Amino acid sequence: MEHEHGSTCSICGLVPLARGLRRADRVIARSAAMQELLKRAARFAPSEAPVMVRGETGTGKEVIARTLHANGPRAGKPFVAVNVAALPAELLESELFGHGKGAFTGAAASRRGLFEEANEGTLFLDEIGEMALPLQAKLLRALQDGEVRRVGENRSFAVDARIVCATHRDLASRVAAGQFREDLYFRLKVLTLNVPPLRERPEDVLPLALQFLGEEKRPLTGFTEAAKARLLAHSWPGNVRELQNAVKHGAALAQGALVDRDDLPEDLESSDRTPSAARGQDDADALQAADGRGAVREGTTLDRGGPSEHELRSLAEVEREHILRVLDACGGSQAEAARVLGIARNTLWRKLRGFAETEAGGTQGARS
Ligand SMILES: Nc1ncnc2c1ncn2[C@@H]1O[C@H](COP(=O)(O)OP(=O)(O)OP(=O)(O)O)[C@@H](O)[C@H]1O
Repeated sequence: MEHEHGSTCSICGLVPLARGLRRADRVIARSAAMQELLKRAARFAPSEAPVMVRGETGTGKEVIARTLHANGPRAGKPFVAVNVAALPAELLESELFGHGKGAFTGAAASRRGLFEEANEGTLFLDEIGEMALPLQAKLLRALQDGEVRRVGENRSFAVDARIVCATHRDLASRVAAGQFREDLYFRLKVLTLNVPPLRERPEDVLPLALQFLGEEKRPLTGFTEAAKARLLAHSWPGNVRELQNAVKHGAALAQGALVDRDDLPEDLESSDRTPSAARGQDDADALQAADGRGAVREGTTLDRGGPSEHELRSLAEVEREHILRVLDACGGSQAEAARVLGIARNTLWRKLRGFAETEAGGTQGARS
């Protein structure tokens, strides 16, 4: 079953995230791992306790933080996000806590900080592990006292912001190394959510890619089978953000209604040679999918009196095409496709990797 938060979710019970939010904020979670994560998030959402979201860069930690906020009692109040790593310590301090008039050169008027802006809402502290130790002490004090003091002022303001933080680092080892305060660490990690890397949830790759494609201005309808195989074979070290950028790249270069393998960034694979016959196949698929009718292949020698290309195709090619079609029909879910094909998921995964490797090696599509 599709598990997107464009409508009320029967799997994890979260209310629609899409209401009032950009379409990009919809959470795609086809994999069991993400569905489990959302179930856990749904249990945390009504709580006031701080949440620490852990995961590699680009996995969707902020998306999860927004989901928590949008599904909790503070939903109608502000969600204020700050990237701790993006600002030098002094600037971050005045951003977080605000400053009084004349607190420093250029402070012509007093200004409230993000803590105050997030009052009654959620303050999302991204990359919390990068916070300098002196500021960690100030943050801890603000959390303990429930009030903040603007830089250069003596009075304090009561603040009530739910704290959600995120880190791609192993904070426990930073604590052990004396780089992160232990008391702050335990205060922030009352509840924890771990967002799995994209390579551990390949079922999410194609649904995410289609979602991102739908956000493009150009009217593109999907990906060729070769493009899908390539998306599925990549390990995505930059996770969902890397996939998002790859889709943008593909959408910009696409010539037909479908994004083809060669439209995707070259660095998705080390070797990138597509035999023309394979490319012709993809074009045919693209045309067929675009207009719903049969299509003439370009660059191939059909109807010349000899056996047709279909008759010359090897068993391996037919198998590949069938597997990719089933995968497509199952909306990219490898678990479902493996069930339909009657093979183990691992077997399917190995075969998909094999297709991509063969293509990268330039042998796919070769005719004997
Ligand atoms: N499950 C998902 N469904 C839909 N879009 C997603 C999902 N996960 C991530 N994205 C999109 O991918 C991009 C990166 O996500 P996000 O910024 O939440 O990652 P992050 O882990 O917070 O990154 P960083 O570590 O760099 O702070 C965003 O544009 C986000 O909308």
